[in-house]
Amino acid sequence: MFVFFTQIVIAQNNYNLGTQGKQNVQLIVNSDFVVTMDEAQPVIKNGAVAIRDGKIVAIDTQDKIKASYRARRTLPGEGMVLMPGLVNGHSHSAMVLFRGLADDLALEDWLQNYIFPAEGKFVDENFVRVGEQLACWEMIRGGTTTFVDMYFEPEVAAEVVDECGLRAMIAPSSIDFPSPGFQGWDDAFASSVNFLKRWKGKSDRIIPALAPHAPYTVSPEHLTQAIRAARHYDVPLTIHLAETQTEVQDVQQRYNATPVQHLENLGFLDPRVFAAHVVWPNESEIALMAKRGVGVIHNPDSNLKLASGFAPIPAMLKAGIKVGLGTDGAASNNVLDMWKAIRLTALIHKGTTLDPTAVPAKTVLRMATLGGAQALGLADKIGAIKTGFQADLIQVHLQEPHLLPLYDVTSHLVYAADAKDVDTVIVNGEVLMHKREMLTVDINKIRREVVSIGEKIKAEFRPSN
Ligand SMILES: CSC[C@H]1O[C@@H](n2cnc3c(O)ncnc32)[C@H](O)[C@@H]1O
Ligand SMILES: [Zn+2]
Repeated sequence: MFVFFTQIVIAQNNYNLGTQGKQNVQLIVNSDFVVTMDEAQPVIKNGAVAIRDGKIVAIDTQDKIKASYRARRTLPGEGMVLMPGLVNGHSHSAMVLFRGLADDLALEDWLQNYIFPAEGKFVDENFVRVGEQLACWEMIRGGTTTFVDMYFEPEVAAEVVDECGLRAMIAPSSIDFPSPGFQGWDDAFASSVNFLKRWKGKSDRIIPALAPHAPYTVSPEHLTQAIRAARHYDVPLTIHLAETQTEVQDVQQRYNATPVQHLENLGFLDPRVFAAHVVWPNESEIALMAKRGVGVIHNPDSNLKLASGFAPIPAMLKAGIKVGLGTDGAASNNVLDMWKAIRLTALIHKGTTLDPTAVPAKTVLRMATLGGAQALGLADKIGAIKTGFQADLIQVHLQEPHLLPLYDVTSHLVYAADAKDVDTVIVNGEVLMHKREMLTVDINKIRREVVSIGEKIKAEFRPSN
């Protein structure tokens, strides 16, 4: 039996060995710099990554990779930095179709008087299909390789994500009042549970999760039902939390507790939970989230635009909370551009604390990659360039004037680069964009369909324009 097993292993290794003793791999990606997010070897100059079966099999200098591996395809890397793909930890992807529909409003006014009515009127399968396609196009362009999608019509969203090749945590939304396709909590939640039963363990690119909307729109009984289901099915759960001062006052009045404490009182907080925003936690709530292992996704663009405030990110990081970055939906941002979130994160906390060392560049880049992966519970697979991790990688081109000269790669990635500098995007070892050419989405078709839906929304929702 042992001999038989050994023969199989030797046969497999021989299969991977090409001529000259080199191992066959699917792809080698070279770059002037490889920024790994791995403490053991943070940045490799003239580095390369070898990929087989969608996973990283080796990271080393280009010379060493070339000496040991033979690839079906090799991507050159002159003038490039290779890094893990960006993890957008909070979005409502199909809301790209509401981009610019309602600006310069506070969250409550924006949601109650504009967004919820617009969703009631326009969100259906076709809306989500076209919106999701547009969002995936935009995210690939900007180097996002994994995103959390907290929205409606999750089957349609999953189909689109599957087609375009991205990785997504799809978290169908459940709320206590009528929402697109549902009369209230019971049918929305039942449908969310059905979605995760269908998708759990089915694909390594589509990860199902639960998403009760927020403590001010979901009753304590329903929040308890949601966390119990998340534990039962062993899936992540995401929620909007402590986003505005109005929410804090509202939850305090209704439940005699601040939002994070309210969830603690319900036995809700644990490491599978990650919360979006968390702009207004008090000191003891920060300690509580750290103790319970709750992740936080910081959405600086949306928090500024909706005048929600500045999340106390330096204090959260100091407490040891897993913090990632997100864009939120494009109706409150108005772009799904992680580079803008990176830059804002690196700037605003210095301004609010009057401390230039608050949230340094390296910390921000980590938040946009490995930190996000940790918050989502995926840090054993994505977020870093490490052997055995999924090959979710981006090449950023460092030759444009705003990136010259070059002293420090991390500095440029955080303070100077933007979405247009992303040259190549790879997910699971598959190339989705190369030299900025989109390879998995039909951009002309999407553009036509978006314009057509936009005309309809404009005519019905903003007829005076
Ligand atoms: C349950 S998630 C889907 C639901 O959330 C709405 N939404 C979008 N952005 C925000 C935000 O910043 N805070 C609260 N709710 C938000 C979205 O429009 C969907 O109705
Ligand atoms: Zn949101």
